[in-house]
Formats: sequence, structure tokens, C-alpha cells
Amino acid sequence: MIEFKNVSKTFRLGKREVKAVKDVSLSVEKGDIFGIIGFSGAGKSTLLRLVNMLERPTAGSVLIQDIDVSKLSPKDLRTRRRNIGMIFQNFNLFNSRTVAGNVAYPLKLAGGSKKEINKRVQELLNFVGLAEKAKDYPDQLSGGQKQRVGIARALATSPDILICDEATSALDPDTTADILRLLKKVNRDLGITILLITHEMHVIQSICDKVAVMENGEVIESGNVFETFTEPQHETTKRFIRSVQQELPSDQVLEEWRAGGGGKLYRVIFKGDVANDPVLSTVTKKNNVDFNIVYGAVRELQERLFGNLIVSFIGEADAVKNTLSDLHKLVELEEVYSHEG
Ligand SMILES: Nc1ncnc2c1ncn2[C@@H]1O[C@H](COP(=O)(O)OP(=O)(O)OP(=O)(O)O)[C@@H](O)[C@H]1O
Repeated sequence: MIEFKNVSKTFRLGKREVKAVKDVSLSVEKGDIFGIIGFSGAGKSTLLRLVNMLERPTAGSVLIQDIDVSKLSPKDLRTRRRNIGMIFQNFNLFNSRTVAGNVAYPLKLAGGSKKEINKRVQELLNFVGLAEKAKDYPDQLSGGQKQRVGIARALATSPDILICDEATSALDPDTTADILRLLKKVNRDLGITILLITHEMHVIQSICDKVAVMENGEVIESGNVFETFTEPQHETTKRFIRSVQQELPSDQVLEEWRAGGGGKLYRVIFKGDVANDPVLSTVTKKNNVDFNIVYGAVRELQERLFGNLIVSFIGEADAVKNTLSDLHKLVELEEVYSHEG
């Protein structure tokens, strides 16, 4: 659907060159929710601007539905752009137009009767849950409602692709969750492929199927979200994952655990089907060992479960040894902390 083939973009500022995107190759398939994550300056916005044809690549090509967009005539470019909806961090609404007026704007540009436009606007406002706000102005809306208008406007011309530029970065956590749910609905119910950029790992974790991690203009890691999350290869990816998933218990929890006698702590990682099974209780029961979950979480990633628990085992030394050996065969296990009290 969207293919970056060895794409580079270099900006020239007088004698200085800024290599914003370096030899990026990525494939976004139809129906994907594809997230590009990176710290500020990584090159994410430049990559998006190459997709909506606001920038041309210095080298390589960007194909959208198999068409090299850098080779299109200005007229074809305008037609193609209608096929790509876009939403922004700061919503970019017209404050002088009503909610309905904002959503109607791209439809008026595309041409169409007043009746058709009104019907479509009503349909879109129903879809985003803002039908009763049609006559309000943007400054009468909350941030989340403004982004809903932005989404309705982006969907007006029935695009195949929706591009989201930090669409939830200006919103509070609850509103972010609402907007992410709406984006998922856009993807599932309308079959629209979504390409988003973000610096927030929880956005990737919540809705993306695939992810690419960018740093210094390069894609340093990419793939399925579940695999990337559970087996990150690059230190920067690990940093992003740590931002949503604490590696170790807090100092306070560790202190309480030390006060209770200490010992050794193990990280137990459950992936996919194993996360549904009572592996810990079965294995510890068999070996006559008790266990204590000091810290941890089981979360859902792409509708699969992923558990990361920090556990201590209490029992005879040999029994604990056997427990560890049995667990090794079933899940990922590593010693992460030791304190002899
Ligand atoms: N029009 C431009 N002219 C010159 N340099 C640019 C231009 N646009 C971007 N850059 C530079 O390219 C690099 C990548 O910028 P880009 O905005 O793509 O990164 P980003 O990951 O989107 O960061 P942010 O999240 O802060 O927007 C930066 O060093 C930036 O200064």
C-alpha cells in the first residue's frame, strides 16, 4: 500500500547538509496500523511529508498503491492527495467555521451538491460521535472533540490511507485512549490503512500492528509489534519499551521485599498462549515450593497476552533449583536481583 524504497531526504541549509531520512525501506500493507516511533529529530515528520507528497525524496522512491508519487504531475498529485486523509497534533481546524463547516470543507473542494455534502457530513459526525455539536465552533470544544472533528474531516473524501501526525500528543490520557479507540474503529470498520508517527510507546502498544523505530534518520528496527515488544534488538527500542513497562520493582517495593527476608528475584516472561496457563502455580506445586509475585503485569498486545513478572521462590534449595529448571523449559527466566538477608 505504501512502500518506501531506499528513501533518503537531505535538506541543504547554505553549506550545511541535514540528512533527515537515510536509506529507509519499509512496507506498509493494506489494513495495517503502522506506527513510526522515535525521539525528537529522528526524521518521523519528514518521512510523513514524503508520503503526503509535501517533500520529494533526494534518493529512492515512495510508492503508494504501486505508483511512484514523486513522478506524478501536479494535477494527478491533487487527485492522489484526496486519497490520503491526515490528522494533526494541533488539530488544524478552521476556527471561523462550525464543526459541520470544517467537515464539509474538503467535500466542497471536491465538488458535490449541497444536499449530498450535508448528508455526508451528518454521516461522518455520527461516526465520530459528534452529531450534536454540528453547529458549534472549534473553540467551544474540548481537545478530544476537536480531534474527532479532525478525524471526520480527514475521512470526508473516503480516503484509503489515514496519516496521523502525533494525533494524541496534546491530549490527556483518558482522551488519548478515546481517540485511539476511534482510530482503531476507522481501521476495522472502514478498512482504512493507518500510518502514524509518535514519540509515545503506549500509542504503539495500544493500537499498532507493526512498528518501525527511527533514530538519526534511519529505521533501526521494524516489525510486528508483539515480536518487537517481546524481543527488542536495539537499545533505543528497549528504552521506549521501558517507558511503558517498568523493568524492576520500585525502590520502595524492593525495600519491603528485603525487609521480608530477601533472597533472589527472577524475571519470568510469558508470551502468547503460555500467558493463559497457570504455569507458575503448577510447577511450584509439583516441587513443593511457594512463590511470591513481587511486581509485574500481564498486558495485551495485539490481542495476545504478554506477562512480565518479578517473582521470588520460597522453599528447600533443591526444590527451588528443580522449579527453576522446570520453568526454564516453559517460559523465559532470568535472575535479576539478589539480596541475602
Ligand atoms: N525543512 C527543513 N529544513 C532543514 N532541516 C529540516 C527540515 N525539516 C526537518 N529538518 C531536520 O531534519 C531532522 C529530522 O526532523 P523531523 O522533523 O523529521 O524529525 P521528527 O522525528 O519528526 O522530530 P519531531 O518529533 O521533533 O518533529 C532534524 O534535524 C530537523 O532539524
